[in-house]
Amino acid sequence: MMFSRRIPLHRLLSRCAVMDSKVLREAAEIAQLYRDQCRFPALCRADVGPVITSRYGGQYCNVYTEWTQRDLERNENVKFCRQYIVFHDDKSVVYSGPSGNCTEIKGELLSVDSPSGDMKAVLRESTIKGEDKQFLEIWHKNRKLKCLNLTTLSKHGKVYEDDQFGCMVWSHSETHLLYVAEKKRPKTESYFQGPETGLLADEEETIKTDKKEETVLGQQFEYYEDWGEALVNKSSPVLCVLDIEGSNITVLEGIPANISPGQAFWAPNDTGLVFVGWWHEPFRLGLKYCANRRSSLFYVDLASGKCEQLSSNSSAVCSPRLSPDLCRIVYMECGVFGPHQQCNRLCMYDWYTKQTSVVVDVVQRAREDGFTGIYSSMLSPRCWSADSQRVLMSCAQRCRKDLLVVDTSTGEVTSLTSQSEEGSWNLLNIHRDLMVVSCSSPNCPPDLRVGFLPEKGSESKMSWVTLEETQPQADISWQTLNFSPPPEEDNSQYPGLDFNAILLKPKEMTAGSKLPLIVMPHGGPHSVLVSEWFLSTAVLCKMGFSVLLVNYRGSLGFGQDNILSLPGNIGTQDVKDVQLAVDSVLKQGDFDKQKIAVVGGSHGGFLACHLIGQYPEFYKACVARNPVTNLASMIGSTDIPDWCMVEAGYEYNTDIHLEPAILEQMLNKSPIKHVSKVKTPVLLMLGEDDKRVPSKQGIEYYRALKALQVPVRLLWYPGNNHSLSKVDAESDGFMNTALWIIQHLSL
Ligand SMILES: CSCC[C@H](NC=O)C(=O)N[C@@H](C)C(=O)O
Repeated sequence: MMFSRRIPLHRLLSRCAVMDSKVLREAAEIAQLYRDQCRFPALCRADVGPVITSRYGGQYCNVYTEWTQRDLERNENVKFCRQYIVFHDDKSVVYSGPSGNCTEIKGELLSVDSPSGDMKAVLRESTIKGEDKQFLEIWHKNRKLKCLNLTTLSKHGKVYEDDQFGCMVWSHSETHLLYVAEKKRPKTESYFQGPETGLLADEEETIKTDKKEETVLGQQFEYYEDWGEALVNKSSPVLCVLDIEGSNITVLEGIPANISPGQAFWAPNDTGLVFVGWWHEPFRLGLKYCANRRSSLFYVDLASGKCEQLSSNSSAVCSPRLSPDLCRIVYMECGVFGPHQQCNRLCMYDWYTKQTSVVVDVVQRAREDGFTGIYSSMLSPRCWSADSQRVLMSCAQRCRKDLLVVDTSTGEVTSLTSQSEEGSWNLLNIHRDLMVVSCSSPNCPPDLRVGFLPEKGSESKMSWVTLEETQPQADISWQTLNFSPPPEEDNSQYPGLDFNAILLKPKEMTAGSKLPLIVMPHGGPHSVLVSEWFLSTAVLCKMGFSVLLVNYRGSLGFGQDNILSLPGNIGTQDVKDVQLAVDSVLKQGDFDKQKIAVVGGSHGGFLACHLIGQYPEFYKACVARNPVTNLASMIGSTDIPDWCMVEAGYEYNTDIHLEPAILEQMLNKSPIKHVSKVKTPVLLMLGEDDKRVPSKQGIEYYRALKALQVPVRLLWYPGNNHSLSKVDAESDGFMNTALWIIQHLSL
């Protein structure tokens, strides 16, 4: 074997020990691979149109889909739509195919078809002479019927387009449209902007009187609380109703002053509105990824203005969905405070008897049939079977997202997909029992399928028709690995829990070579990595890395006990679980123990920093995105201070008084506690606008590493929040992660 003289000695030695597996190292080639894999779009919406009977008696409907795709050249996530025609008989698809090409969607913030399919409402943002304006358009068949300039009308602030509060819903009669917007704020001026002195007294008085109604003085710098990460500038939502005929907008009154409404829809017969209301007193806390905020289902009657609370006073609720027969509402419910995401209860409110029942309760431990509980953070826009008896949802069951059918009369849960070979399933919509789903796995980008919900009892006969094929990546293999902690790592309060991980490997390995391994624990910590398509892991695997995605104890999808086992034990139980998974995988013998890196974001970044502190010789490179590094210094600045208390093992109250002992505990559980032992080079990636884990967390760790002379590099992303998900930040973060690992694993 001939070696070039320029290869340093340590690299020669490591090459002699084990034959290097081939890893792509050239930045230009990696970028090309990333660009190629970016060309697989993801589905974000599907609607099933009305049934049309052709002149020959055949029945068909239109399926409208929306997709997103990263456009690296334009540096934006583009959204486009494509429609399909589906001919069917009562319970099966007879023929289907696309009914046109893709069309990019620009400027649309929200859009929704009317129930009959005849009309469409669009909320559009447009910049006119440098100013952002919002327009509400009503389309009828082939023409734009109305276009209201909401900004000029000034009945309210910006319309909410987010998943948390946002909605745009036609009344059953198709005469009114409901949406959520920011409450109108008074116009403000400084005390010194008014008319100059020197005016005649009565002139001054006239100006004052004219301005009295609309302008308030001295409130320009008023602080408005917002709902935290990714919901900035969203403070006081109001329900708004547009009367289409008269072009009249009404901002609803009658909602209690301490409640913020969202996720609204029309009650049966359009008598009023049903909505989720979040308590915002004594102050607002971050809502993104936090299903545990006190909230309830409400009904406001349009005639009397009376507002009624429909669900419990001491829970957190989301995703209310009205049955097709307009008789019942299902919604998800969980506890307030505690872990941010938990196992949900599926509840049902009967509109006529006003009775609430629990259809599926919290599951503490996996049941005999394998059902582990409901973890969906949001139900699809429609989720009921046509006969209003069953509810459909996609839901993590361990590390796989399955399609579950819940019988609302018995509470029985059946999986439509647990026997399938594919990785994970996403329910996009269901209408008249025609389901639109997307399926993907770590080596297969999302496809698009339709299928009719089988009769109750025949769920195993489910058959799918693919509307849009995808391109499986034959060079990636993956498997699920299960782990049981050894007795000394068992949780005495929650004994006998297990966890799992997904391992991706390049399919072709050079004989005798060893693979470098990238360990990726997820964030949360109460979230889960399911066996679905991830751009970054697919590219890393195609470059020649193996990737281990660890669902340590505390993850969603394994039962409520699994979740509850972690608070109070972060920094130990989760760290040891990840290390156990890595050690077990290394025993397979395919991996180079000298070439292991750890990558994580948020709580995953917390774990990455802990692992390099607690196992200083083990990891040769570390990448942390917006990591939690010190709970004690974060509690005063994050949008979710309750997270710090709960995960450190304490109860949270809004009037909490921090004791030195609590802060000490928080510090002890934080990665900064172990920083003096760190040897691993660290790449930090921070979002300037992160409200969840403020960038000062990363900077604190950066300074500590600099002082210790540990190699560290910091990438700073302006205009990015906790997710670093803008196209340029995400792609730059990926490239720098890959190159950092290549450099420090000496590949
Ligand atoms: C106080 S920050 C807690 C960590 C954060 N949890 C919830 O937002 C987290 O880990 N987020 C994950 C989901 C992530 O951003 O990947």
